[in-house]
Amino acid sequence: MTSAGYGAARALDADGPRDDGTGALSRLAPPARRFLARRKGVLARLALWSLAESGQAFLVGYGVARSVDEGFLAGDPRRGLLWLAVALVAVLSGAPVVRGVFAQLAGLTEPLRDGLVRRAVDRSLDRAARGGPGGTDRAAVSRLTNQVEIARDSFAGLVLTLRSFVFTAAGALLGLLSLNPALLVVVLPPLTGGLALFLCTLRPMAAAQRRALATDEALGDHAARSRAALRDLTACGTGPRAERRGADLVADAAAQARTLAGWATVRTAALGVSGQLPVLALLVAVPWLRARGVSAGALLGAFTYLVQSLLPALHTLMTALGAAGARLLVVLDRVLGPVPDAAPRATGPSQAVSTACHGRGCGTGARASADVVRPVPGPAAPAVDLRSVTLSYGVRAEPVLDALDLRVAPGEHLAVVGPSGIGKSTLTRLVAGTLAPSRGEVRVAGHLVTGRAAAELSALRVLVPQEAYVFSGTVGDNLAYLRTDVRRGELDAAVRVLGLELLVGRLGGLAGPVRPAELSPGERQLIALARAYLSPAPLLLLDEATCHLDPASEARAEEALTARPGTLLVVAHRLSSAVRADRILVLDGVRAVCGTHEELLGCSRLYRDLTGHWQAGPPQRV
Ligand SMILES: Nc1ncnc2c1ncn2[C@@H]1O[C@H](COP(=O)(O)OP(=O)(O)OP(=O)(O)O)[C@@H](O)[C@H]1O
Repeated sequence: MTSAGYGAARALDADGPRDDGTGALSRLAPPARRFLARRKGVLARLALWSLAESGQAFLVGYGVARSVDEGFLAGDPRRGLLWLAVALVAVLSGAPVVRGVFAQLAGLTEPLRDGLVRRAVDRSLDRAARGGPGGTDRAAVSRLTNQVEIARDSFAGLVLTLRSFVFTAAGALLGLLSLNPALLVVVLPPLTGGLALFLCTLRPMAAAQRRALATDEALGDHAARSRAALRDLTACGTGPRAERRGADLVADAAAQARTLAGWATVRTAALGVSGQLPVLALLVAVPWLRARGVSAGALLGAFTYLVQSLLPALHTLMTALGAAGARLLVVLDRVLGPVPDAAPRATGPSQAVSTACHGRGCGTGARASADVVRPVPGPAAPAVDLRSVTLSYGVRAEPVLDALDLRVAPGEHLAVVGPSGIGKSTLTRLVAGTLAPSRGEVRVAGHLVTGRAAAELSALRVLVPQEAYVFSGTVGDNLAYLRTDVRRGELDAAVRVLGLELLVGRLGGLAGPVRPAELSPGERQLIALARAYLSPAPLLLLDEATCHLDPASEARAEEALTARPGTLLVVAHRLSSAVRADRILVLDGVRAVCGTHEELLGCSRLYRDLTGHWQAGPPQRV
């Protein structure tokens, strides 16, 4: 499986323990029993029509046997023809029987369809309500349309064939018994053996079907996410990556379809063997049967039972169980089974946990994170968790980041420093989820960020880039852009702590107009910082977002943002900014070193060089 496909399938695997059909079967048995118990009348009428099918199957073989033994071989062709007419009437009576069965079938399939649609809608609404915009269940469209129809058709096919097999087999076996019990001794072993062999293939086939559906949903989800994020994909230049991922998912879907086709081949082979063996056994056993007094008519009747009734019914049953049965099990489990994990919601700041390179002395991210526990979404999850993250901007390009491990605790303030072009912005974009790693995984508050929809990402983090974004509107609109329900008092407080009083006063207060072209880059940055300050997201990413501020304004803004509940990751461009952080990550080529200011002065030559460069004077940038 491709990496993208693997990721998608893994994400879908998180929906519940559905690795084989056993778990699904035990989950679905109680609702299935309740569903059938409420429809006893329909089932009884269906059974009555099916009894007619048993009689029909019985008469076909019996009529042929009697026509030979009592008619043609006994020199009474009139009697023979009469018995043949009985067999013919039995065959022709099949049409009204099928009509009666179909009329009753709707009483089972339509309530099933209605129930599944109701369930899919309820679940999707519930998920959206729990998860807010991020909880949107895109796979619901697939469940509501494609999968419900699959379930209805599969169920109808299954009821038809299962019922037909049971009643036809009962009629045919009764007929064989009435002709001569020795016939059963020859026919039954290959018949049941073939059936048992076929049943063994059902579980792996169900698993393959489940994976095929999971891939189908992942593909639909990817298409929906890509469509929603078209502008971001274009802006970030990640279109080709999204395209590659889509191609991976398509390839994955094709691979799953091939696997399913493989199982279908195995099943057809089993069917061929079990379908032909009883006839062969009967032929081989003719002398043995004749020695036990089986008449020629009984033999012909037995062949008629096999060829006309038993084997076609078995064939249809196997085909239906193998395809429709496996499909039904999987689809029902997806619609009725355990509710998938809700999409991430913004988690508030929580207790600090150990970080990747915490402690005395420097350490590379990779080395220091070796002892970390598996991240679990929830309050104790690290604010940022990078695992073996590698990023190359091209297939043959040198990686900008190579196997980087980094763990930032909730509430921590981390500064990222390094020479120009080393990958600082790349790192923030990876954490922000606007750039997908070539390898490895990036989690924010325990949630994988790669491939998430913009609405889900904005609940997790805010990224403030160097070129701040402000728009034409009021000052209040600009500040409350990421939190529309903000109170007036909170707006005033943000203006105060970030030092925007003069600017806001000059613009005419919170209701004053903002004309982006008339603001200096520093003023635009102040507005963007105040907006980020008010955002409910637990993680702030500042990518040189204070570079146009004077040192005093920068210090004031950073102190306010540090005091805000949540985690702060700052790409620092001044020594003062780095020193203010709890820890500093020094990017050095594809190596990364992390520690406190003092630790790094002792162990990182690059950091010493950078601080020397900063201290050397203006413009104090690296
Ligand atoms: N979209 C892109 N396509 C190809 N290469 C890119 C892209 N973005 C960045 N790079 C390259 O990746 C490397 C890291 O860039 P990045 O912007 O992350 O560095 P930086 O440390 O933030 O630099 P600065 O401090 O100058 O902002 C650079 O060599 C850059 O040329």
